Amino acid sequence: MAATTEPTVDAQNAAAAAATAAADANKKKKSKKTVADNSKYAGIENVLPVKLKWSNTKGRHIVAAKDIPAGTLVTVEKAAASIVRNQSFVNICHHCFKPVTIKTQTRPKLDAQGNQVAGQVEKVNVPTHSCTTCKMAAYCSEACQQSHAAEHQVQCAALAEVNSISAAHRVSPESLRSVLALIGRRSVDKSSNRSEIPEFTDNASTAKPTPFACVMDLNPNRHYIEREALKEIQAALKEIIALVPDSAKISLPEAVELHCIFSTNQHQLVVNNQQVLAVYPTTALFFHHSCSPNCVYIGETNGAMYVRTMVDVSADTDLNISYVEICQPREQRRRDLLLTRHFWCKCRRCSTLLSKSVDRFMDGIQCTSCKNGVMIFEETKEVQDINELMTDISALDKEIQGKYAECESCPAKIEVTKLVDVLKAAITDYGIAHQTLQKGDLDQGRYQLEKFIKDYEDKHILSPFNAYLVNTYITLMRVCTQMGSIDRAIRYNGVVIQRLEGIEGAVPSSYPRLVEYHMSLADMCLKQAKKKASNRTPLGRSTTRKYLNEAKSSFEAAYKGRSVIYGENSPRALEAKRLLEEAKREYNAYSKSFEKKPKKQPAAAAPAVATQAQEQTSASA
Ligand SMILES: C[S@@+](CC[C@H](N)C(=O)[O-])C[C@H]1O[C@@H](n2cnc3c(N)ncnc32)[C@H](O)[C@@H]1O
Repeated sequence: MAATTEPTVDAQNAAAAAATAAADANKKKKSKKTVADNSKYAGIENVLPVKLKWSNTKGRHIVAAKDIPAGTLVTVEKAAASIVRNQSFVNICHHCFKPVTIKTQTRPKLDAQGNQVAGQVEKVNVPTHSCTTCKMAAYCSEACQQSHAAEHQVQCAALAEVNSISAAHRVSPESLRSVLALIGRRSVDKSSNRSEIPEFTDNASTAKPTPFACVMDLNPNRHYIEREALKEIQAALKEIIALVPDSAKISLPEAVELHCIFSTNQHQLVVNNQQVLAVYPTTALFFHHSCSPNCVYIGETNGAMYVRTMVDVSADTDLNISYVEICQPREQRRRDLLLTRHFWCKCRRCSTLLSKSVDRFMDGIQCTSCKNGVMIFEETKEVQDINELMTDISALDKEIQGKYAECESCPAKIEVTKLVDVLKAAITDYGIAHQTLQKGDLDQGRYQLEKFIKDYEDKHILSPFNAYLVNTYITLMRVCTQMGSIDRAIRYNGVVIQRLEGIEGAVPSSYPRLVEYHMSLADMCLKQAKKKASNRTPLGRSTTRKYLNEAKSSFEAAYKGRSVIYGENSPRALEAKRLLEEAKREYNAYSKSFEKKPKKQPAAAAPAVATQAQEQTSASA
């Protein structure tokens, strides 16, 4: 008989007890997260109407300290580190983000491989002030270059090689520059013995960069990088740090950590119409993401960031911002967040049943039976293991196999895979139209976009609020403006606003994109009304009046929205206010020009004159 390896009852009990104890310990470990110490950041509570909090479920977060109205400033922060994006690289100062001046230089002509072509020269535009060693950092002035010298000095040699290192390892140059920017901040903070405690202010012009020490409080979310990609990142960073002077040198694991921290916590800002990426530790630590945010962040001209409430907020309510574009379907937002921020969104909007959420319209496909309701498929899978999803995002697609979607207003059902086919066909057609536009064929592109509307909206296939349809109108509005078809552009702009405002709760009235659509509509209407004012036919009259009315109400909406987002006395709000006044004046002047001139009432002594005049007329007759 073979020797038995069966455990005794005692051993079994002991093993079971050990397993239970381990599970309990594990549970305790999971439920007892270390309480984060917010004291380093507590100074913000003295300057702005906010309170910093920590909870087991949310971690660090920030709430309103009292009831605050829309447009209240809740954070001002200057980035710990920032980089100018590739497309804006030579346009703005790498220190203060002001536009740089450009000079034309003559240099030996280079062929496609970068070799000099004998005897030939070419003219190139270069910034007036730039680092002559690395030829990478551009500045607006000598003074700015000097102010940036300590930070730049530790980056210079590596910056010169960033593009070649990036190409050799297929790692984005922006991510390598971001690590260098953080090394620069660390080095300057260290050499100046700077306090690790951030100083808070309510004014961007007095804000100081958040200390490097706060960057290290951020979550690097390291798990998101695939093994192969990580190897390339490590190889690239090894070459980068080899070029950093000893005084600022960091280890390879530290460099990888900084790479992950920047990438998963960065904010993209538009500063002086150019693109900047930056890390704002206080904002990144405390403001959670929501797909229905109550706050909005904007870049100031010096690269500081303001966060303001977009709606009225009551005391103790969480303050949140959106890390992604909110005018897109739930699935798309969640995927974007997964890929860029490395978490699965559990905000209130994403956690609400689709049938009860505004999201049902955003990727809505209409019911072919009743042509009224949209088809609903409730996703039941809760993503627990983010690592699993990161390594296999197709798990989301497998979820729909064999499932049915139901119409919200009639008993019709359809396989979800069939709905996906409809959506895929729409996405293909949408993509074709956009490719045509990218090739520069505006006429054909416009034709294809208008056909998209006929095929998918007029035939009741997509919900009118479907994000692809709304985006089609947005593109049409831009194409028509470019082609000079302003009346059409106005019509499409109006549809965009009506769609975005049409789904209650999807987009706040002060959402920056919506506010700017009001501004562009008002602007076009005012200009077009001025052009058409000379046409005094009944049709010309009613069009001019309609445009002037539209200009007034849209400038009003833009002024309100810009006051909330940028502040009441900001140049952008004041620009909208000035144009609103102009539209009102134009409207009044135009209306007045149609007022019937009162017939001259004969004065008391006039009858004799009138009679005289009449007599004269009849005499001459
Ligand atoms: C604002 S920090 C949160 C603070 C951090 N947990 C702490 O205590 O230090 C950002 C992180 O919170 C989580 N988070 C923020 N918004 C979220 C959302 N809507 N759904 C799920 N997780 C979210 C993500 O893990 C994200 O990386």
